[in-house]
Amino acid sequence: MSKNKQGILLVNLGTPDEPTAKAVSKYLKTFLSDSRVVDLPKFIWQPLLRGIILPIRSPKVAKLYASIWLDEGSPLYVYTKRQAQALAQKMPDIPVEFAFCYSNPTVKMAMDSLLDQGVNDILVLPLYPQYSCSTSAAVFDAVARSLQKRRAIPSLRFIRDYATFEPYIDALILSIKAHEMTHGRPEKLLFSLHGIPVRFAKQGDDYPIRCKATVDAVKKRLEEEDGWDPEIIQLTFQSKFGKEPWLTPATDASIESLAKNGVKHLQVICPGFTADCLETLEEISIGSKEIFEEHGGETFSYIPALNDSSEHINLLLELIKKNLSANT
Ligand SMILES: C=CC1=C(C)c2cc3[nH]c(cc4nc(cc5[nH]c(cc1n2)c(C)c5CCC(=O)O)C(CCC(=O)O)=C4C)c(C)c3C=C
Ligand SMILES: [Fe+2]
Ligand SMILES: [Fe+2]
Repeated sequence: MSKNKQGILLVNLGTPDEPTAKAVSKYLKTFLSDSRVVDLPKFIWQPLLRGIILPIRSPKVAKLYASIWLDEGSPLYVYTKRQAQALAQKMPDIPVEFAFCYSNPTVKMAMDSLLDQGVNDILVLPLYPQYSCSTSAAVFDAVARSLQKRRAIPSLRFIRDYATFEPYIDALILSIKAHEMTHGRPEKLLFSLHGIPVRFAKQGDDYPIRCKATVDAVKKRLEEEDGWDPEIIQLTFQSKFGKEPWLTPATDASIESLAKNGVKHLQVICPGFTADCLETLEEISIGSKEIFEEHGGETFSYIPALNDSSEHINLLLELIKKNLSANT
């Protein structure tokens, strides 16, 4: 038996290579062809996806990406790369690679690179604090696929979820408090998490339970430690896609109703996103602000994702250490 050599694989969703309709179409095609994400029968879904959805959606979404694009690339790519680099610096003896389920670098590319470096024991960390079949399980599938042609596969460990991991809750609380120092305490603070179809939850995806667990843990601590009124904090779900019912309450409808009911100062945090991306920078920071102001709200701010902050890197390090040492 060869000596144990550990490696880390960080995986996030994916993002287009460029903010162009062509690149967005390529990325969305890969993403929305995964049956973990859209589980309609292929013969119905593929013609709809290729014939209608991609041609209509790609140019629109490309413009939105262009509005948030950074010099170094898509925000999701930039922050995920920085997270991997920062972790590698903290753990010089352990190879760290990052990958995306639906774009470059792919899980297969990152896996090949780890194996080329002699790694035979891999800790997979999907960058989703709350488990969902549409995200974490899709990472699991991609990892399995990446090893399909190998005669020898490495030992594998998989972090399913870290919704209530204490250092994660600590980091969220720190970011809320730091924001409060400059923006004040809001009348309402929405915890906006990405939605999923209600059907997925009914079929056993515990994602809504894990989202509530994160929100409850933060709420309890803010109440106990800083005297926050727990009524200030509300859980909502964003980014509905498609016609069937998704988790409610919806972020956009909740914001409209809060503004109409006289709430003047609103803040939104998106704790399910480990890096800022289209769904936070465009949909929330720009879109939600517009909805709030349109309906009478006055002061809106978005609390940034943990991104490559030292608090985030330290919490990921704690999570990795806990999972590495538990099994060696
Ligand atoms: C953080 C957790 C996420 C869950 C759960 C999730 C489920 C889910 N998403 C879609 C459809 C789309 N999501 C899109 C973008 C997107 N989604 C997540 C994360 C989760 N998705 C991220 C991090 C991103 C941003 C990527 C970026 O490049 O910035 C998109 C593409 C953008 C758009 O066209 O609006 C779609 C589509 C479904 C159907 C789903 C669960 C079934
Ligand atoms: Fe999504
Ligand atoms: Fe969206």
